[in-house]
Amino acid sequence: MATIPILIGACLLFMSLYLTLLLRPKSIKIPIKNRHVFITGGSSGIGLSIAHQATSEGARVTILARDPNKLQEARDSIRLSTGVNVNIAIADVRDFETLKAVVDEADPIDVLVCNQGVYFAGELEFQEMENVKMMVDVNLMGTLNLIKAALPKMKKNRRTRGPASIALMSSQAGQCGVYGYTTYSATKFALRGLGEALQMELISDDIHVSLIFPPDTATPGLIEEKKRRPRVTKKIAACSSSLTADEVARKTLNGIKSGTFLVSCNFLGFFMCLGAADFAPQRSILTAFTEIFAAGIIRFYAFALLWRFYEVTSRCNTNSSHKKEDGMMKNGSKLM
Ligand SMILES: NC(=O)C1=CN([C@@H]2O[C@H](COP(=O)(O)OP(=O)(O)OC[C@H]3O[C@@H](n4cnc5c(N)ncnc54)[C@H](OP(=O)(O)O)[C@@H]3O)[C@@H](O)[C@H]2O)C=CC1
Ligand SMILES: CCCCCCCCCCCCCCCC(=O)[C@@H](N)CO
Repeated sequence: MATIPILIGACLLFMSLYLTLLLRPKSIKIPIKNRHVFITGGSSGIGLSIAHQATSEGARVTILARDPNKLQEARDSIRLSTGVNVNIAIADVRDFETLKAVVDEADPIDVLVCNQGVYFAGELEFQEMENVKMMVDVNLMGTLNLIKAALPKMKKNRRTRGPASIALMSSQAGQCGVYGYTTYSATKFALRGLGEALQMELISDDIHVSLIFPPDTATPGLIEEKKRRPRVTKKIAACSSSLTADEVARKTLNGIKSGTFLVSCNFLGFFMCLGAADFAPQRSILTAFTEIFAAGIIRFYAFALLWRFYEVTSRCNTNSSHKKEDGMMKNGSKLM
């Protein structure tokens, strides 16, 4: 009778040995101290918290955004809490030429945090095309522009400068399509494909990609967005516990330092990453193991959540005029 546990044990041992040989890329540590960390959207919310924490860990930090006044305020607040001055870069990520000039002028980057992002909630049917375009241009095209602008100098002498990182700020709405985030979810899902392909392209240059998936996070941007959220979106987003910008910044920096590809930020997020691992690179044998065994159960749980999301949708939008009223009221006006 003792043969069954022995067989199971042998199987698990074989699997871990196999995974040890199989897992790519190999595990890595990416230091932050004394390195140049370049954070877009670093003048507000999550980006500002990352800038604070990276500075207090001894990184040389540059923050990039459009509004020079907000950047100056951010710089002052970081100096006040850490005694250190961060560098400021002014550019719109949609403008490749300016972005390229700004990045070329800065010191070579070791850790690039592509965090800039805009979000307007609302059904596609009622959303201004201007806002749809803005989300695609800033969240997706802006990130492509940024990586394209930064790569040549990031790659230069990389072997002597140690491993580098590119972190992409996605969202839990980039793992699960959410009512009211048609465009936003599309831009954030796109970063996943971008990240998977980019990691393959850059692994031989010792550049490591991390994707961050925060839930609702208390930031100035979120306060504005919440004013116009459809009721259904509010209810679905409330399923995942919200965080502070400092908490998300901590998860982001830890994810970068450990070279983790899928970085979750809260309890539910951890299970979302396990359940949606697909073709994400995995460096940790323990997590790889958990992914293999948790996938089925998580899918089962996802069905229960989906049932709830569809229940909420049909309760809130019992007839299309109801939905339209809500949608027109919240999204009919120009937002930016
Ligand atoms: N807060 C949340 O609930 C969540 C946020 N996220 C993601 O985290 C990231 C940060 O969000 P959050 O901190 O809330 O955002 P905020 O709105 O608080 O800050 C956005 C930052 O991005 C900058 N920015 C916006 N547009 C551009 C642009 N075109 N070019 C350069 N910089 C730009 C802003 O500065 P300026 O306007 O001066 O350019 C600002 O510094 C986003 O990618 C967002 O999608 C993900 C999940 C949850
Ligand atoms: C195990 C399987 C679990 C599946 C869980 C699904 C939970 C869905 C929660 C979606 C939350 C969306 C937050 C968006 C945050 C964001 O980016 C916005 N703040 C921007 O406005």
